[in-house]
Parts: sequence; C-alpha cells; structure tokens
Amino acid sequence: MVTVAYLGPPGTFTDAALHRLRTDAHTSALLAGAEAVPAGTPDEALAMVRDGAADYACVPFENSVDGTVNPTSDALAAGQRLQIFAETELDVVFSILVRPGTAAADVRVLRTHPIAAAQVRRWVGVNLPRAHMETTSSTAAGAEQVAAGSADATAAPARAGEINGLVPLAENVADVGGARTRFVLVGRPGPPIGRTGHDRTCVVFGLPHEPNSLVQALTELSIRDIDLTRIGSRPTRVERFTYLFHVDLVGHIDDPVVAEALAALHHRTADLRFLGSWPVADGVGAGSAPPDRSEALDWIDGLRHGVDER
Ligand SMILES: O=C(O)C(=O)C[C@]1(C(=O)O)C=C[C@@H](O)C=C1
Repeated sequence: MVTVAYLGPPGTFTDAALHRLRTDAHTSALLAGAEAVPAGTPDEALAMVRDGAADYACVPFENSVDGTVNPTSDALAAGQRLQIFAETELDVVFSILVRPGTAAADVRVLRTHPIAAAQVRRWVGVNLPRAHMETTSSTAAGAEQVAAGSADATAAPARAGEINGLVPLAENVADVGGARTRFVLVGRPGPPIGRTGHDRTCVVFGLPHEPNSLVQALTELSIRDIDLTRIGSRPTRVERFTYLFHVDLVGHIDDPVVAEALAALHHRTADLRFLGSWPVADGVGAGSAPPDRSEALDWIDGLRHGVDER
C-alpha cells in the first residue's frame, strides 16, 4: 500500500492539501488508497521518504504572504536527493479557535505555526491585545494544545477546531486578503509526470565565490527567455557564509529549451540538484511558457540527415 507522510496532525492545511491531491487528475492514480501518516515537521516527513517509511511526503512549499517555506527548502536541498512530482494550492484563511466558553478577554497565549502567526499578527494585535503569540510545529498542533489547555487560542483551519472540539472566536481572519499556500508532493527520484505545457521545474545550486558567477548562471536562463517564478538563497550550513540558490522556473525538463538551460547551469554551477518538473496548479503566477524550439530542432535533425528544408 502507498504511504504518504504529511505535516500533521490531522486538520493542518497540509492535510487539506493532501486531500486535494488525492482527487487531482495528475496525482489521483499515484495516491489511490494511500495511507496518510502525520509527521511533526517537513524535515521529518521528507526523512520518512528517504528512509523508505513513506513513498511520498506532502509538505508546504511557498506562501504568498510569507514566501518560501524554509524548513521544506532546506530539507530538500540537503541529504539524499528527493523529487517533487506535483503541487497544489489552497486559499489560506484562519479561524481563531478556543475552548467553548473562552472569551476574547481570556486569551493570554495564542499558539500557532510561525507562517500562520505572520499572517494574523495584525488582527491579533487589534482584537486580542492581551494575547502573547507563541509558535508551534503546525496549526493543528496548536489546536491540540488549546484542547489540552496549554494554550488559550490558535489560528488554524476551521477543520482543526472540529477535530479538537474547539469553537471559533472569529472566522476568515487574514491580515492580507487572498493569501495562498503552495504544497508539493515529494518522492524518491523517478521519471517526472509528463510535460503538460504548464509546468514548473525546481533546481538548487551552489556557485563558486567568483565575480559574476550568479549573473552568469542566471544569464543561461534569461538568454533562453525562461521565466522564473521563485528565487532565493539559503546558507549551505556546511561552510560558513556560503549559500545555495533555489530557483523555480516555468517549463519542463522535456521542453528542449529547459533541458538546454539545465545543461548550461550544470556547467556553470556547483552541485546542481534537480528537484523535479511537475504540472502547475491552477493558481496565479504560473508564468509564461518557455519558447518553442521544435522548428529549430527539426532543422538540426534535418542537417544531421543531410537535408536543409529552410
Ligand atoms: O500548520 C499548518 O497547517 C500547515 O499546513 C503549515 C503551513 C505552512 O507551513 O505554511 C501551511 C499553510 C499556512 O500558510 C500556514 C502553515
């Protein structure tokens, strides 16, 4: 049976994302009848895939308000290579959940996931001025702690309240309207889902400490009209003050121009890590598709066979 680790416990946004992936056209067959196993952190979920305890992990990847989910990025950049096979996106709105009978004035400790905290901080400052915000491993872990009495409130999906017997003090709370989080389905390396024409590719690489090395690497993408949807740098944690660059680009490794760019990056960078090519979710920011090189490739093929049709 297929096993999927996810950032739990039940009721997290990641749990909802996994439900979505179970019915998504690209992943329903992969996940048919899969057993979902909660993990405490993205790192732990990915470690379960690396050591064979799970076939896949569903983990948060990018939030439209707070940016890259660093614990996921860092865990994907280090250790045995894993691969992203799919993504899904969810609207992120929070319920402020309390035990029945708790009034706003009673809330002293509100405990939630750090990225959730970043999305409700202003609302809490105005509406729960006596509350001290603390962080925990996930929104639903915060809901469990409220139910157990070690915190007074959490900011979490409404479903985490239903699961834990909590009631909403407020609903649809979000400092920035329209926030979304992108989640990815990660497995051990294998053939990507085929090119759809609306795809994303992720790579991580190091660079030599030389003038222009970053510009030269990015030039390999810009001269090929490849659109980037995310770029960031994170410490390598191996050598002090050295960085790994994380880049998401529009296109699939089966797009000739993307393959060409990856080959060029392989030459320009150190330890290029391919983290997958997968179909984009329906969301905003899908970017513009890479240029079609098929005519040029047909021309090259013709030349190889002794004909020039131009
Ligand atoms: O704690 C959860 O519910 C999660 O699924 C994690 C997570 C995240 O890491 O970004 C997911 C969506 C929200 O942006 C807040 C928290």
